[in-house]
Amino acid sequence: MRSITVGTRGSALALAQTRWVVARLKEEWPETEFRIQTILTKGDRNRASLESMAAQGDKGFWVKEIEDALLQSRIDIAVHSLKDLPTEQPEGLEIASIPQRVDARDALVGKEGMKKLAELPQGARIGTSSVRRKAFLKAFRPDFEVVELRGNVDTRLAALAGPEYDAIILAAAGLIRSELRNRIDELIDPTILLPAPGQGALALETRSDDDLGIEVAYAIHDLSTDDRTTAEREFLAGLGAGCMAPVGAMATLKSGVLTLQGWVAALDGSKVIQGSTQGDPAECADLGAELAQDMLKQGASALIDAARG
Ligand SMILES: NCc1[nH]cc(CCC(=O)O)c1CC(=O)O
Repeated sequence: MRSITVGTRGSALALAQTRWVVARLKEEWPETEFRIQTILTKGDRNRASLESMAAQGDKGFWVKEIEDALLQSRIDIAVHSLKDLPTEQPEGLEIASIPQRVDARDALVGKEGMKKLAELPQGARIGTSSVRRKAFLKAFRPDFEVVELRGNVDTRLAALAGPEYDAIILAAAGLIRSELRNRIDELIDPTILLPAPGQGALALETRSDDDLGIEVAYAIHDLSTDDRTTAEREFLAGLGAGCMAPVGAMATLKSGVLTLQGWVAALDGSKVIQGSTQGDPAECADLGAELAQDMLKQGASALIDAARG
């Protein structure tokens, strides 16, 4: 067996999730040698310009350099957070495998006495830089003050020690994968804050013509996670939106029925359009696309265009 090079961003979270992937791959392919290679992306290099890049429709700032490395065969499998991956794959690459999702929900980490979202005092200051979290938080409690908070998981947790924030919100999966589960004060109910499409799931990307790489990656594919996140991401794609839009989506799978929730909000939370649909998980892509069409008819495009600025 040839050796397989697994590429990832170099943040602590990206490395933690890649080590998890490699450990899982190693269980399935004990004879194969796996190496981890870290790659600097535009998003790592210049976090400050993230917003302007998003405004210009540049969707791939966490993945472009990693995909270049794949195309040039410097790496064989790329590990991404699925929610950072644009909904269209570049020519020559494919998502070979979606491993089991950890937890899709957002998590609250608060100061003493600030441990539950619904019980935060009037005017509480909440740290996040996500337009989705901001919009849904303002819709839930217009009195909240949402304060800009950027950086990787460690930076954000450290910022909570300062005076600017009463509580911060992060993806639960990021904390869990970084072995910081004990920092989670509340897993926020998706009826309050609907997660981002694909949140909590990973994607293993390969070259489309690399049969061996695809086979290796596919060994840790999880069909249920694939169906749920496909519905969520087709919803996002159907809206013509990317990961920087005020859009939430979460699918669940129970007794063979897939239920998809989708929300689109005004940036200031003054309006939230909510929808849901149910059906056969085999139709997951169509369910997502249909819900998007439904919600566009209800005015979702005006909200998405407004958020684009
Ligand atoms: N946009 C950054 C990002 N991309 C993936 C995760 C968390 C892990 C995941 O959702 O799988 C995070 C951090 C966060 O949202 O708190």
